[in-house]
Amino acid sequence: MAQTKKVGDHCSKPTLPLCRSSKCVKYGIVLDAGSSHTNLYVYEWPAEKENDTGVVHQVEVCKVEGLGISGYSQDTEKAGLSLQHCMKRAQEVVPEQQHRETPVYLGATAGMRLLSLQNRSMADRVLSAVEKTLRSSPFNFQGARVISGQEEGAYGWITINYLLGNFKQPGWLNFLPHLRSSRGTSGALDLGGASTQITFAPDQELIESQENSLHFRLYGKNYNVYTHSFLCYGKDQALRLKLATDLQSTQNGSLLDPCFHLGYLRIMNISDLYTNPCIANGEQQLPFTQLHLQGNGDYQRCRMTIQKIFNTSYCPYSSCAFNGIFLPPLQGEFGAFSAFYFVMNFLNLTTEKSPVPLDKATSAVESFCSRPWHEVKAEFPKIKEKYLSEYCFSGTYILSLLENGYGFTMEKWQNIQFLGKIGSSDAGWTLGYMLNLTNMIPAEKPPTRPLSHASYVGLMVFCSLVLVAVLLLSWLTFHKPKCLQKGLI
Ligand SMILES: Nc1ccn([C@@H]2O[C@H](COP(=O)(O)OP(=O)(O)OP(=O)(O)O)[C@@H](O)[C@H]2O)c(=O)n1
Ligand SMILES: [Ca+2]
Repeated sequence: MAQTKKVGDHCSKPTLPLCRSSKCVKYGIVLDAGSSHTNLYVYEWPAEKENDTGVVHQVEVCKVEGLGISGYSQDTEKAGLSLQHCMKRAQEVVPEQQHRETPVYLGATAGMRLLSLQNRSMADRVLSAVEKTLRSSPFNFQGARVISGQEEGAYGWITINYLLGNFKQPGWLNFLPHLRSSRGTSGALDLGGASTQITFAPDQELIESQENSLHFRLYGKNYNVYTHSFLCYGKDQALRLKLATDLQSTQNGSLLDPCFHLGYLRIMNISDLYTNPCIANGEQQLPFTQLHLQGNGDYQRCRMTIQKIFNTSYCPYSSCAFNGIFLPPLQGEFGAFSAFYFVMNFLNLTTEKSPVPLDKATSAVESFCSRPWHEVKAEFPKIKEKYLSEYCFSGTYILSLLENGYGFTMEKWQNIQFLGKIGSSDAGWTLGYMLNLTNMIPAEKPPTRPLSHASYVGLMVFCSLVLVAVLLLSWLTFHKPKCLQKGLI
């Protein structure tokens, strides 16, 4: 990718040999090894247009059964085995004659970032196990690695702006979808299980902290982009943070939790709550080993308990999100995807047309939280209990994060669009990652062919016909054959 600050230098050489199939289509595979699960994506694009924008699209997504790869730290072989089913699926999707030239990449996100912080050698063993499976496939294995939060934010931003056509040159702008800022790009909001990213092009030129600043040159244009990844503020880890905070004020391990529905019960081992670096110590001081959680479905109180996990008491910059992290004033439109979309879509808050206003979204979450668990369970029998039981917490967390964490006011909220897919492709970091590693986004605008070959031939034929017609007419005018002259008979 053309950028003065390279976000990923791993395997960045062009890897794709010339396409040999009759259709001249190329393929690329990316595995998104998230904290909660792994997805495999197959992308396709016409070989002769690979430097155009918006031509790469997703043709397959395969959801890996079981845990995210970091969940296999005690049984690392299983991390590799779990991927086999989706790798077979990819072999069916990509034509056999192109298997060897199709690159496959695996990027692991916050679950593996946390495991690396906790136990580096365990994380390396998990990566070796997945690498073994990927190497044994017929595809062109290009690496399995843990990507940084900064890369995750940057590639998510590139993906959505590429898919929305925002990197296209003026002249094409009339055809762009409405989700586009005045500066020509859309911000990206990604909520995972273990981390969350915010990335956008701010109005101000200066980004006050270096680690939040990216510079890209894409298709002949410069972009200064702000990004931050909040590790531990994905929705699963945020819930753990909240529970650990609430536990400090219980005496016996019983917790009346307003973020769960009335009648909902959950028993958790305290040791499971304290298994990663998000929740620093504290466990030793607790005189009980289990947490008995009992829901009482109260949105307002839930919001207050969530608020405690955002520290807004200090800010070493002109403005901050929370925990002393720099955040410039929000600018333009935003696309919110991953769990932002899953949760808001469940709550019917993702209309295609105009966004649901903030006060309406708040009322919807409030009324969902107030419903008793038995009623919710009866209405959605097909939804996984883990997801269903947490939608009240998740909806409230999303509102807190966006409103209090990032400062989306009633007005700015209208600029957020919750998106699952753009065209046939899922919104997420994987497409941007592949575009970068296959050098498919040029720094300079590729020389534009004024016309395609077919249009050129067509135009030539048309001009020739016009010329012949003009010549014929002139000849008829000046040399009328005798048979056409008046008064011959
Ligand atoms: N239909 C769905 C699917 C997922 N989830 C939740 O969404 C979160 C996971 O979102 P995802 O974007 O898949 O996260 P990961 O990629 O696994 O995590 P990370 O990016 O932090 O590594 C999980 O808490 C999961 O329970 C949900 O509520 N409803
Ligand atoms: Ca993710």
